[in-house]
Amino acid sequence: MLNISFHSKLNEAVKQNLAFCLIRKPNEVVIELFVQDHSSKNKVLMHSFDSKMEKWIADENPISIHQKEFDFESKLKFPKAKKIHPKTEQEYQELIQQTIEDIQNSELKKVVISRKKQVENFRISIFETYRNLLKNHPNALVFLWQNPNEETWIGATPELLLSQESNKVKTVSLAGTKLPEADWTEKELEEQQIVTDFIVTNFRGLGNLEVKGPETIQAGKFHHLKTYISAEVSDNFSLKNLLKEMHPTPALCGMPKQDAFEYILQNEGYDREFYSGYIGIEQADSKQYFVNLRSAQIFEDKIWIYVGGGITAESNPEKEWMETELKSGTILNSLV
Ligand SMILES: C=C(O[C@@H]1C=C(C(=O)O)C=C[C@H]1O)C(=O)O
Repeated sequence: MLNISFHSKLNEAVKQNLAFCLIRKPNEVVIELFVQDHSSKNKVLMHSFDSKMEKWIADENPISIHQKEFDFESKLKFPKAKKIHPKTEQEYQELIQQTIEDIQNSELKKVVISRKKQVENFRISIFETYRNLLKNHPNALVFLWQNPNEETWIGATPELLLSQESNKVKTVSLAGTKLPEADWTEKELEEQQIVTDFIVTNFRGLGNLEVKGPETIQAGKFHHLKTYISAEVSDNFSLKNLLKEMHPTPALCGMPKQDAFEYILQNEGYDREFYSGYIGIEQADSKQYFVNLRSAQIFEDKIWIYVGGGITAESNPEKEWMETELKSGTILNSLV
C-alpha cells in the first residue's frame, strides 16, 4: 500500500521547487524525507571538503517510510553543467606519479588524490536511480539532496565520520581498497593505520576509548579495511569541536593533515565542492555525520562522478586509475 503522506509531501516539494533530502542510514530500512521549512529542530546539512561552504535543509517534522513502500516518480529540474576538462587516464596517472615522488621527497606520508568523471545525462530517472542505490548498498548511507537551481547530489557512502547518541561518540577508520579475490598488502594496511592513528589521537582524553579492528568490509564491489572507534563523553563535551578536528580525516585528505590539505588544493586541479566533505543529520536525540563519497552531482546534460584514492610512497599510478574507475561503478551501476 502506498504511504500517501510521505509521497504527497515529496510531491509538494517537487511541485513547489523546494529543497529536499531523502536519506536512508546504513543497515536501516527507513527513508527519511526532509523538506526545507527553515525551522531549527531537525537538519540535514552538506559541508564542503575545504569547509568554505555549508548548506542545510531544516524540517520541523521529517517524515519516514519503509524503503519497500517507496514508489515515486517525477522529473526534477537540474541546472546545466559548466564546461570542465575531466582528467584523462594519462593526465591522472601523471598526477599520481608526481604525488608519489613528492611523498618520497617530503614529510608527506599519504595524500588522497581524486578526480571528476563526467558522463552524459541521458534523462536519467533520479528516483529509480535512488531506489537502485538503496537496493545495491544496504550498508551505506544512501542520500539524494535536491536544492533546486543550486545543486543535486546522489550517493551511497560507506563511511561514518562521527556520531553522537547520548554520551557515546563513534567513528570508523575506513581506508584501503581491494577486489574480493585479492589479498591485503602492507600498502593498504599502512594507509589504513594512518587513519586509525589520527582518529585515536583526536579521541584521546575522552573516556572509555574502544578500538575494534581492522576488519574487512564490503562496499559495493570492493573490500575496505575498517576499524570501529568509540568513546564516552561528559556533558560539557563539544561535538562541533571534535568534528572540526576530525574533518577532513586522512581517509579523504592525508597525513600530515595540513600539508596534505594544501597539496590537494594546489595540485588536484579542480574544486571538490561537497565531495569528501560531509553530510550531517542533526536531530534532537542524535547527530550523525557521514563522509560524502561514492557520490555524484547531477546536471541537466551531464553527471559528475567524484572518485579518489589514498596515495602513499608505494602506490602504482595504473592501479590508482583502475581503482577510481571501479569506484565510479557505485553510481554508474545504479544509474537508470
Ligand atoms: C576517496 C575515496 O574513498 C576513500 C579512499 C579509500 C582508499 O584509498 O582505499 C577507501 C575508502 C575511502 O576512505 C572515494 O571513494 O572517492
